[in-house]
Order: sequence, then structure tokens, then C-alpha cells
Amino acid sequence: MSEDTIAGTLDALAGLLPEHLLNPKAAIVCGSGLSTLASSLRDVVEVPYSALQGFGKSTVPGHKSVLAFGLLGPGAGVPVVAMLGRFHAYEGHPLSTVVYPIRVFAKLGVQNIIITNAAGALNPNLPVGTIVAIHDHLAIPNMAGALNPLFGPLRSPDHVRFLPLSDAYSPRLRRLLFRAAHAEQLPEAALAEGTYAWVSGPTYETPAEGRFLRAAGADVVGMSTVPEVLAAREEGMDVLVLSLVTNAVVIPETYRSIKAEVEAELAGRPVVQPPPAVVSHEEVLAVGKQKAEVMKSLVARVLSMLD
Ligand SMILES: O=P(O)(O)O[C@H]1O[C@H](CO)[C@@H](O)[C@H]1O
Ligand SMILES: Nc1nc2[nH]cnc2c(=O)[nH]1
Repeated sequence: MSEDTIAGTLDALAGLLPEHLLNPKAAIVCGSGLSTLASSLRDVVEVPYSALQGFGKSTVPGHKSVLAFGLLGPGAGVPVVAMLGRFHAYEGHPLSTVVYPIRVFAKLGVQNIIITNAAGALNPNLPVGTIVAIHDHLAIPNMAGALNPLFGPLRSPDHVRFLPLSDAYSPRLRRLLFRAAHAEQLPEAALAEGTYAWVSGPTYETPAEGRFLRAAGADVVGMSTVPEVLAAREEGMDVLVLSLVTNAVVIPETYRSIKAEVEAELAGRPVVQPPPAVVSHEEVLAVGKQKAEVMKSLVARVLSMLD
């Protein structure tokens, strides 16, 4: 996306927003079913993506296509921008579009970003409903498919060509998060730490893929977030990522043997068939809806603790 496009977006925002909302201190990216994370904002001005050059349209159910600017917290409040609806590569968006809002946030002066997502659990110790503070990632499309939003000419002499990622997930923000969880009296098991595997989607994992990702060290898996993290880090922002576990990825220790079942049927022995275990986006959205309030309080508390 060219500098002219970004300049056009910034001009449009300057025309639509009051002065006190134009330089947000922090940004929130709302994952699938999590758009209500922004409902704690006051003085909200919503800007539809369609009003902004360079923005795509989010086509996934559970993702609106709106930027919400507002104030958070008591007194004068902290200006915040929330992305209600993100872009995924599987929708057909180039990665430059997927990360375009992050580029715009950087130009608006955003220093801290909280990125949320819905994810499948690979780690059996993470039940549905757990919130996972991401401390690392495994980006299969980067490693194997040359899908990286930082490909291309260096954006400016101020950007880093070879971006280190060993510090991608801000310890400072994660520390605030666990303090926020304590202040919100969240049960200890409700907030865990783990590694996010980014896959391109839109297919969910086969059992063998789930087993592979787990063996490679991932705790949760999803189809978003990592491109946004890479762009945010390239822009020098501090990043906090929260994954909400919406389903368990099926990783059977042994496969159901259709061969054995047929042999049993033919021999007249009883056969117990296991229920089918398939995930759906409806299930993902339903868990998002159930947990949105807890996520919202946590995110709001972290933002209120920023200095
Ligand atoms: O990562 P978010 O956008 O929260 O959405 C997750 O949920 C969708 C699949 O149900 C995928 O888009 C996956 O990435
Ligand atoms: N890839 C992937 N993305 C998800 N988003 C929510 N659940 C899942 C899942 O099980 N797998």
C-alpha cells in the first residue's frame, strides 16, 4: 500500500474525528465474535471501512467492518481505537491489506496494541473458554509458503530489514495483563500462557495437522494475528495478544478403525460408533459471545493501567 494511500486514509480520518480522538494511545483488534470488546468506549465515533481508502471489507461472520474511536477509563479518559473486524488472507485479501490498519494506527501514533482472536486448543490442558496470553508464535505460512507481510522493499530507512522476533510479545504488557486479571479476580485457570500457530485457513486442521502443530510446540491455532503482529513490531509498537479458546482441535491418540468396525459388523458383534467431532464457525462465535464480557473487562483494565 503506497504512502499516498495512507495519506488519503489519514486525511479522511482527520475530517471525520474530533481532535481528542485523533491520536489514540492504544489499539484493539477484535477477533471473531469479539467486537463487543469495544463497548466500554465512551464518546465513540464509528468509521466504516468503506469510508477509508486502503481498507478492505471483512467478509467473515462475527466481524463488522468498522473502526471505533473512543475514550476509555475515568476522567478525561484514554483515547483508543478498536478494529471491529479484521482481514484474513483466506478471504482473498493480500497481506498488505490484512496489515493496512496496523500501518494506519502507527501513523496515528499508537504505541500499544492488543490483538485478540478465537483459536482452537492443541494443548489438552486448555479447555474451551480459556484466555491465552500469547508469548510466542509458529508461523507456518511464513516458514513454508513465503507469506509474510514484510516482504518487499524496505518501507523506509527507519524500518528494520531483518526484524528480530524473540521479543515480539511484550513482557511489559503481559505483566500488566496478569496484574489486571488479579484485579478482576479472574480464576487462576481462566488465563494461561502459550504459543499460537498461524495457519492460512480457511480449512480447520485435520487430526494429523493438529498433532503436527502440537508436536512442534504450539498450544493454540488460528488463521489470523501473526501478520498483524509482524507489522506492529515492524512499526515499533508493543504487542499483547489474547487468544480465546473456542474449541478443541481433535488430536486422537488412535484413529477410529473403520476396518475393525466392518469386521465386527460382519461377525455380528456390536459396534459402538463415536460421535462425530467437527468444529464449526458457529461454535467459535458462540464461545466468543459467552466470554466477551470477561475479555472486555480484562482488556479495559490493561488499557487503564498503561502509563
Ligand atoms: O482469528 P479470528 O479472526 O478471531 O478468527 C478465527 O475464527 C475463524 C474460524 O472460525 C478464523 O478466521 C480464525 O482465525
Ligand atoms: N485454524 C483454526 N482456527 C480456528 N479458529 C477458531 N478455532 C480454530 C481452529 O480450531 N483452527
